[in-house]
Amino acid sequence: YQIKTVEELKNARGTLLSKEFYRSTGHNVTLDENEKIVNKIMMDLKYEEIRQGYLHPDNWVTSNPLSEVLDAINKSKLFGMIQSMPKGGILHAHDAALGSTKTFIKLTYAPHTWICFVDEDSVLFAFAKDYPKDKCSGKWKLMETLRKAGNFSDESLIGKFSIQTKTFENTKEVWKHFIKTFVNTDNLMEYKPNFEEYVRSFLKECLDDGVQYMEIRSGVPELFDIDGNMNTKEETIMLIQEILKEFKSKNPDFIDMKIIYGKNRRKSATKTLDYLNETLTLSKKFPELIIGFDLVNQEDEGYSLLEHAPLLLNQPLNYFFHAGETNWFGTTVDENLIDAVLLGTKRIGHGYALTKHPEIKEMVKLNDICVEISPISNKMLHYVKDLRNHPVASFIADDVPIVISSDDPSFFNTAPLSHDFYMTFVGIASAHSDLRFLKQLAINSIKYSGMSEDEKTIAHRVWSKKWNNWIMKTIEQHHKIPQRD
Ligand SMILES: O=c1[nH]cnc2c1ncn2[C@@H]1O[C@H](CO)[C@@H](O)[C@H]1O
Ligand SMILES: [Zn+2]
Repeated sequence: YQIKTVEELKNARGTLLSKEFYRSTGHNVTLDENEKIVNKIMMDLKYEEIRQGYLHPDNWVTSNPLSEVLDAINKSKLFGMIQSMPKGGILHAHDAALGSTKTFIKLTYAPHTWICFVDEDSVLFAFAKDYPKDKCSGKWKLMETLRKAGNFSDESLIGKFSIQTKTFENTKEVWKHFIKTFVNTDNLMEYKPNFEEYVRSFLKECLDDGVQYMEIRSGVPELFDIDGNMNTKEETIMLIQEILKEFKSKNPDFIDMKIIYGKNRRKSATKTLDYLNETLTLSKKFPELIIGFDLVNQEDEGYSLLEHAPLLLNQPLNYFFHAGETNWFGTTVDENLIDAVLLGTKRIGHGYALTKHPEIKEMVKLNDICVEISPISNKMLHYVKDLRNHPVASFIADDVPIVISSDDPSFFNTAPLSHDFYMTFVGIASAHSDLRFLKQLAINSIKYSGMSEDEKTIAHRVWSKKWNNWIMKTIEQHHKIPQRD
């Protein structure tokens, strides 16, 4: 057909825009009258932030290094609203990178903590009543002594416990440093009294950030005590169960936490088979807690799913594979996406490369496989520079099932979930995407979780209640502040 008048053009574009909206994430959600009020408040703030960004692109939140915009974000009213919003659950985060830097620093105050400064980037921790054994050629220092002498500042640990203080050239380089952060904090966390405090702290930090449910990737560490006695993975799990039970009874709005057993993808077939067997044993023993298996660590450098396929096929396990966290289109790494789907993965971790595989993208939609998007992680690990170019924009436009998650918030100096939500809402999704979109994200985090159908029903109820409270509180607070007419 041929358009001849401006009116015809406007009609046609209106139809197309509306069609596009009805293809995008959030189109199924209807807002009630109260939600519409909150939506208006939010959208006014969102448009103003985008307008300011358009006028002053040098300051725009998606384009600058995160560390340069975090302060401004933390002061944003819209960010505050998103932080208090009940966002459902985090479906993709690694236990070792979930507690805040502050929490990690607090752990170094435990009595009998020793530190070894290995080099500029690396530290080791040990716990002993007397001088610790080996590993530091006689250079162990007691934290308490260092602090008393006044020549130690907690700030000096920030660079060891996160990647926020340095800049890197490329993905390979940042990963090298990123992995060191895990090594630096490993021992600190696996000391049993610290582990307990760590888990309690991150649960609280998550709930405070509007997160009511979590599924964490974890290798389930074997913990040690002050005398160097090691416990078993079973004992660690029982400890986690105990902490969870207590936390849930104190916080009835917290739903639950589950574990996806995640192990290093760089290990040989023999080792990987051990991991699979461990998952089988643990998930049989603790079916409510251990819900599946994943391979973690830098995808570009590890074994591909195809290489480990002989082991991965025909296992009575649920998979939640990291796949497509790469920019190398057409390599076996990139093609992990194909194998993940063919191996029956329940969800895809990152799926960053999915736009390049339309056949797989169709299978993902058809089979309702959820893609776990961690925008800030992708930026911090140098897969994308400006988050406006993040591929999830096209998934949102086409309603590919997604959840927003945070991957390693501790090491990026971000909140458990709010910064990722904020970036997605203001910087990646369409300027038109509104509260319907955000509400759908929260709903998705329950819908695509590893909970049973019964658990999901309860979870939805607990989240809904908090959501409705938030709506009412937001309206109330807004009316307390005098408005211009
Ligand atoms: O984005 C990611 N992709 C793959 N692996 C990751 C990512 N973030 C953290 N880990 C890996 O998870 C392990 C701890 O559970 C760490 O070894 C870390 O390298
Ligand atoms: Zn991850």
